[in-house]
Amino acid sequence: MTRLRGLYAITAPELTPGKELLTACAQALAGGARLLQYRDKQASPALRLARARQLRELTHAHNALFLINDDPALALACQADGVHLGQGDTPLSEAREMLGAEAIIGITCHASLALAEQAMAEGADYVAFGRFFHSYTKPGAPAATVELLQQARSAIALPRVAIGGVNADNAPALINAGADMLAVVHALFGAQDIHAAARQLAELF
Ligand SMILES: Cc1ncc(COP(=O)(O)OP(=O)(O)O)c(N)n1
Ligand SMILES: Cc1nc(C(=O)O)sc1CCOP(=O)(O)O
Ligand SMILES: [Mg+2]
Repeated sequence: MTRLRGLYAITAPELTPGKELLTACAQALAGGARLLQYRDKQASPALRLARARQLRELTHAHNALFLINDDPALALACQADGVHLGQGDTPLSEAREMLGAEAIIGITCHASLALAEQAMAEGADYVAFGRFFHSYTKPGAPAATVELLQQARSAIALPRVAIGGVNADNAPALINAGADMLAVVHALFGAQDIHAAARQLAELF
């Protein structure tokens, strides 16, 4: 089974304050999330490092991949499997230099096949398209269409992530259109029962 497939849980510390973050992530992983991204725009560097180290241990225990959002130095410090970079973040070449050939580096490509082709040429491990639906977490993210995902299936020979407003109702259309991974924040960490929400999404793969 390829490593880059399945439910990709992205943390939202504002939805799971304090110690709840670890519990919430454990529930998402137990429910079947295969990747976890630590995304935290608010905590101090020291707290981010402490949380990242705890999540690294947790993902090991669940045999899941662990990525850090935005910050290759943090990924290196906590021995994450890789990093997710946006178009305004550290350049891919610099992150690769820091993390090495084995690291997983994912790149945000919004709704652009040209950005995805560029990411592929520069050695990305996966590309992310979005936002497909209304997103509580990032309402202003540029919009993408399911048709774009269908085009990417033939044009982009890398695993493809779909992100933005993904939930159990709209997820099947994204998988049918060629999404290898579904990246989810609110429909997972905002759910009453995180374990059940993860299981419902993970079972779609
Ligand atoms: C899997 C995945 N896809 C896209 C993003 C968005 O990254 P970016 O554009 O850098 O935006 P921020 O997450 O930094 O707000 C992501 N984090 N993960
Ligand atoms: C972090 C992020 N990036 C997006 C993009 O389109 O690039 S959408 C998004 C938020 C995803 O959260 P939710 O599942 O709650 O919509
Ligand atoms: Mg970013």
